[in-house]
Amino acid sequence: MEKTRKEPYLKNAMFLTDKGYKDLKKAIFACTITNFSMFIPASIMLFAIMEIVKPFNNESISWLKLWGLFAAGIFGFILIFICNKNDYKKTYVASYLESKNTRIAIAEHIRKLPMSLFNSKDLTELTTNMMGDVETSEHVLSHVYPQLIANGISVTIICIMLSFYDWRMSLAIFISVPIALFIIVASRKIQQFLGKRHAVAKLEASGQVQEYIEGIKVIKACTLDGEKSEKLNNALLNMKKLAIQTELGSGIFVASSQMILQAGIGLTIFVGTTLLAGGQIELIPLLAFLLIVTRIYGPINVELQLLPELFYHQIAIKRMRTLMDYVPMEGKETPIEEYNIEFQDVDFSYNKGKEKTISNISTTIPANSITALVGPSGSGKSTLSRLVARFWDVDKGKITIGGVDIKNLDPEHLMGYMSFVFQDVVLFNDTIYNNINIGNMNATKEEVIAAAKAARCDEFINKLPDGYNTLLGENGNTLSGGERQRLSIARALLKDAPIVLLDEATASLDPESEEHIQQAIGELIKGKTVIVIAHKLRTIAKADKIIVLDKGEIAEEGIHEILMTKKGLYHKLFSIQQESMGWSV
Ligand SMILES: Nc1ncnc2c1ncn2[C@@H]1O[C@H](COP(=O)(O)OP(=O)(O)OP(=O)(O)O)[C@@H](O)[C@H]1O
Repeated sequence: MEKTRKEPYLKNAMFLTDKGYKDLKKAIFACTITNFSMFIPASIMLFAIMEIVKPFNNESISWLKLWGLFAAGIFGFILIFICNKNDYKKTYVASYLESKNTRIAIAEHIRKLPMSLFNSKDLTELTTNMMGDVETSEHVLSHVYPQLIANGISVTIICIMLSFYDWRMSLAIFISVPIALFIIVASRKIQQFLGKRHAVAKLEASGQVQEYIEGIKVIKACTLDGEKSEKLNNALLNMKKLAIQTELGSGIFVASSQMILQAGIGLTIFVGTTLLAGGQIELIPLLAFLLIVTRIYGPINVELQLLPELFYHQIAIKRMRTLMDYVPMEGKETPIEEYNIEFQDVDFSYNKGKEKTISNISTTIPANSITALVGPSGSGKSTLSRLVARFWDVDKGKITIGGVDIKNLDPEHLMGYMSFVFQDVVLFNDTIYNNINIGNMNATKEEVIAAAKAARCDEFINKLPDGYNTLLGENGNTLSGGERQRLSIARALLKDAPIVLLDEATASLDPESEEHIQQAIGELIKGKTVIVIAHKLRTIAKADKIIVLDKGEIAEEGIHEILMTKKGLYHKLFSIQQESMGWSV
């Protein structure tokens, strides 16, 4: 979906896809036809009245004509039904299709954005973009824009046609329309101001609701009910207050404009009866004008009510545009032949221009071997390992895999070469089978089960009521920490990527779980290029290479035995752990 600014005004203003814009034009046409079809009953009725009043002029009624009008009426109703059906399809169905396409486009776009975006935007904001803002567009596209433009077109055409017949009556009918519209348009700034405040309050309230629900366990455990409930209550109260203010603000202007519009009926009757009294118009044309007034004022009234939604819609569009304007990470799908990873003079900072998180790193992670990253908490181990996967791009220097600069690689292509086993395992609300299958969607059932067995998951899965078909619930909350981690290892095993990133895989587990996981990891890393972050230094004492980080820089590197003889930071960290845990290597 391309959404640039040098596009037709309406397409750009409404943030539409090409298909959405085409559908909108069709919807406007369909609505205009429907508007005109609505005049059929009124016209038939007028002709029927003209026929029925003939005896008053000493003329006889033509029953044939009346039956003809009756038949035309039935035909007219069928035509209205067809027009309405077409109108419905072109507006409602098309707008739902457009919102689905926009949501997919936003999701696709987000997927390609650097992780830094998720530092600056919280999840509530992104959910609001994808659900709330698109829903606002959907509503405006189905209920406001086509009708508004179609009504504008039909009212203008009718106004011109009536002017040819009697410009004074035409003026009386239509003079109030631009004045009523002007009141709404002039209030745009105020309504947008109120709408923006309401949108911010809604976002804040959604954030509070999400935090409350997600943190319910901690809130209960720490008896924070009072404090957190108060924050939530305040956010909800504020949202209610601003919703009322926004409605009131828009209500005042809408009601005033509707009053002005209604005054048009009085004006038409006044001008009509004056002209009738002066013999300048006949009764039947006057009745026709009055019928037209009632027919066209109805939809205009509704439009006046809906117009403020266009102003709020602009706020939603601005937010979606800001999101879509974030530049995605790009690159080519260059094949990687070898898996040695080189860091060349790499600097990186989460907050540009502030203190560096990673500084001046130059080192090699040899292919088909295990390299451990160690160092005190906050020294940059996780950051360095995630830079290899292009979660973020380096600020200076470069990282190459098999000689290819990863900045030139398409992020998704690069991910294809990597498996991750992170401490914070993410499981989807799906079956166990599908959660493993995510690692490789092309895998056969046998391969999925083989991966589960190799990751030592098979035993606990078979104890579950539905085995592999057991539903995990939100983020697999029904499983233990060790089981969740083994599932993520099974997923990684199934992916069978040549590079494996292991982060803190056995940090907080009991000895039995740890044993299971160590066995599973043993399967996973066979013949792979492995980067492992482990706080339990004993587990990585046999690594092929150990890189010791301190404050984002390399303090020392080598193998365990050499580092121990150097009596540097590694020796210090190792000795502290050995003492506190009573190990021997
Ligand atoms: N997403 C982020 N945004 C901003 N700063 C971050 C982010 N992630 C980490 N940091 C900061 O970067 C520094 C390095 O963090 P990192 O997680 O890489 O260290 P670590 O050595 O893996 O720590 P630990 O062993 O405690 O997990 C820390 O000061 C941390 O606060």
